Amino acid sequence: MLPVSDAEVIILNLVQPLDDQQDIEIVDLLAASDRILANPISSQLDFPHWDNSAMDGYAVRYEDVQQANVEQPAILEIVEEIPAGYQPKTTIQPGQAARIFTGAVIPAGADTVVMQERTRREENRVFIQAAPQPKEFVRRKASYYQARSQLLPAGIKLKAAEIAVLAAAQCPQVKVYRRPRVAIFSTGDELVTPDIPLQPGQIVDSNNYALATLVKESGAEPLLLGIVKDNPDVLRETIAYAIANADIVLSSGGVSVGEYDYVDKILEALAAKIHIRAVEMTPGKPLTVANFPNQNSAIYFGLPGNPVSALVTFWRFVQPAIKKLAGFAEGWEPKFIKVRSHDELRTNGKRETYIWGRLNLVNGVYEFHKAGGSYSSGNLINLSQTNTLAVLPVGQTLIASGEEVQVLLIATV
Ligand SMILES: Nc1nc2c(c(=O)[nH]1)N[C@H]1C(S)=C(S)[C@@H](COP(=O)(O)OP(=O)(O)OC[C@H]3O[C@@H](n4cnc5c(N)ncnc54)[C@H](O)[C@@H]3O)O[C@H]1N2
Ligand code: MOO
Ligand SMILES: [Mg+2]
Repeated sequence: MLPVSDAEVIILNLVQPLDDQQDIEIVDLLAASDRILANPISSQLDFPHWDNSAMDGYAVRYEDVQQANVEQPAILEIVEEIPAGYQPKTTIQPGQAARIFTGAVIPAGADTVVMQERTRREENRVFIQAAPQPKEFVRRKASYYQARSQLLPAGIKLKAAEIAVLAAAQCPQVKVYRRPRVAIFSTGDELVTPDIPLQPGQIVDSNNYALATLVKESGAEPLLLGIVKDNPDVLRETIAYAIANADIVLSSGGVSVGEYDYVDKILEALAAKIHIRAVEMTPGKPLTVANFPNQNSAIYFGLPGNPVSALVTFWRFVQPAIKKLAGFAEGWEPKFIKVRSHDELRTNGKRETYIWGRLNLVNGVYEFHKAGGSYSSGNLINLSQTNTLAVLPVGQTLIASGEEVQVLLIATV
């Protein structure tokens, strides 16, 4: 069976990232949070735009104040007051200072700011009572960023800091990648929507709801195609529609070996190239991954129907694929971290095992706590309130309580 890491490589190689010319949208900066920047940004402005003061105090010539102390203060004449937003008019001459405020322009002639707590004021004279460092409290022009160099690279997610940088660089609108479109449907004669009273043998289709939520959380746009009966004709029509209208298609169910598991057969009939049929992991062994070389670049994920298996395979494989497709320049691979396991973790070691639970902060250290209740890929109940998957590699059967374990974060802790 295919190792998980090989499956990851195959999947990420199938992904063709969105095009930075065609697959873009222009959005207002305030609507750009969590979008992915499509072109690099530079600015004609230096940051800071001019030398300015980091403190409320006095702009001075360093050489005038370098010997100053409480007993022998340097006494300077105040020739101008410079609030923020004001262009100074005078050049500071020897023996002179300007009253200045945080963010205000340093006047010509001055090179240092003395914070006001180290001074005493008498009318238009200031007594400098301590020698500053040369150039102290001056935020130098272009010391943060030099005009016309790169300010932000393409392929990054816009969060608060980046949006602030774009605002400061006077970009009220930005070019971002369009959201990837992800078609989602569930297969199974037993499935009904949550509003329908259940007949014997029926269950509610929960996978569509979970997957739609995950797709939105991943920054993509879900195209919801509902429940499809285990009927090859309807399934074929749905799959054909989905691959023509989405970048990624997610179905759940119908990928195992049962008589009603039609997905792989229909994909073959639609001239798909099936790259993966099963992965050496649990939950999530029956996973179909295909593309359509004669048609377009859509990637088909036939996720297993069991609710936990569908979500674990999404987190492990689909989420990185969405990230790569969405235009991220790097960092789409899932990030594993090592933490201490509070609980003993056991498995048979035959496949890479994903155990769901929570990272809890205990005395400032994150600890993995296994979810309570029954561990079954059919049990979606104890998946709620989890945020982490502990990963035991093939061959490892035990992690003792207190030992280190690799985990994959699946939600913000
Ligand atoms: N003989 C074998 N049987 C099975 C194998 C195997 O290797 N040999 N693998 C098992 C594993 S592991 C999994 S996982 C499942 C995968 O099955 P399918 O992808 O074919 O999914 P279904 O058979 O359609 O359904 C499985 C299970 O999940 C429930 N389900 C399906 N869709 C939904 C939905 N949208 N919302 C909620 N629950 C859903 C369904 O009712 C079944 O209980 O195959 C094993 N069998
Ligand atoms: O792989 Mo299945 O997903 O173990 O239940
Ligand atoms: Mg089945």
